[in-house]
Amino acid sequence: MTRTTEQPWPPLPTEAPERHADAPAAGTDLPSHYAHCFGCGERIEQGLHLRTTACEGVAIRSTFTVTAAHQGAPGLAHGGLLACAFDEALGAAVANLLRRPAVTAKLETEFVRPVPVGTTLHIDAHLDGVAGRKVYVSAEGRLGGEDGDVAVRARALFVQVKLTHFLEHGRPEDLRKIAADPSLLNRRAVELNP
Ligand SMILES: CCCCCCCCCC(=O)SCCNC(=O)CCNC(=O)[C@H](O)C(C)(C)COP(=O)(O)OP(=O)(O)OC[C@H]1O[C@@H](n2cnc3c(N)ncnc32)[C@H](O)[C@@H]1OP(=O)(O)O
Repeated sequence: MTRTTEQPWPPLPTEAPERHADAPAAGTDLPSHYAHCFGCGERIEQGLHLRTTACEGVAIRSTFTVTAAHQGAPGLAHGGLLACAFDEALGAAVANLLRRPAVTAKLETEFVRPVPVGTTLHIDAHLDGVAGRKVYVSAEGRLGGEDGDVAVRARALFVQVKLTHFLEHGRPEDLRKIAADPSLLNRRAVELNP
């Protein structure tokens, strides 16, 4: 069987990603970027509640604790929600380390081991290459601790976008809620006028 990790990555020539001068220092706990984000938002009771810390270089570390609300098979995490956790961690790496808004264009996941309810997945994500607006990023998730067995690997292409992307495509009522309560959004994560 050909595994995704056997394909060349990044799939095309890239430049080395450069950590933004104002990226959060290594060891900084990163706040949720949006209170209603399913991946990290504190106002979504059954969400994933990822917690992320900046690391040295172009890397971050996230943790995701699987609850009974995240099951697919009995007692095991749903693969789609694991993919969501990785989308969140990879996106946090791109946004916080480059400080530019970006969206997922492509996401590949490889599920290596089952992830039981009650376990914490430790996700290490790092930027792999940049080509124009395209950012290639990958991650692996270990069970139970930083040195645990790898359970999931993921890699993604993010495309940097202007802030107008969110204003043009976002649901107006949600944009109005943010306008009424700016604390819903963490405006420090990315540079607003790069
Ligand atoms: C602190 C913040 C933390 C944030 C964490 C958030 C985590 C969650 C992140 C998400 O889930 S974002 C939501 C899911 N993603 C989307 O809704 C994106 C939907 N897609 C789009 O809006 C557009 O397709 C996209 C912005 C990605 C690209 O459209 P554009 O018109 O801006 O660009 P274009 O189509 O010209 O593509 C730009 C480059 O990317 C390439 N590209 C785009 N999609 C691709 C794809 N799927 N595969 C390969 N290459 C792709 C494309 O070929 C091109 O390459 P070149 O520059 O070399 O010409």
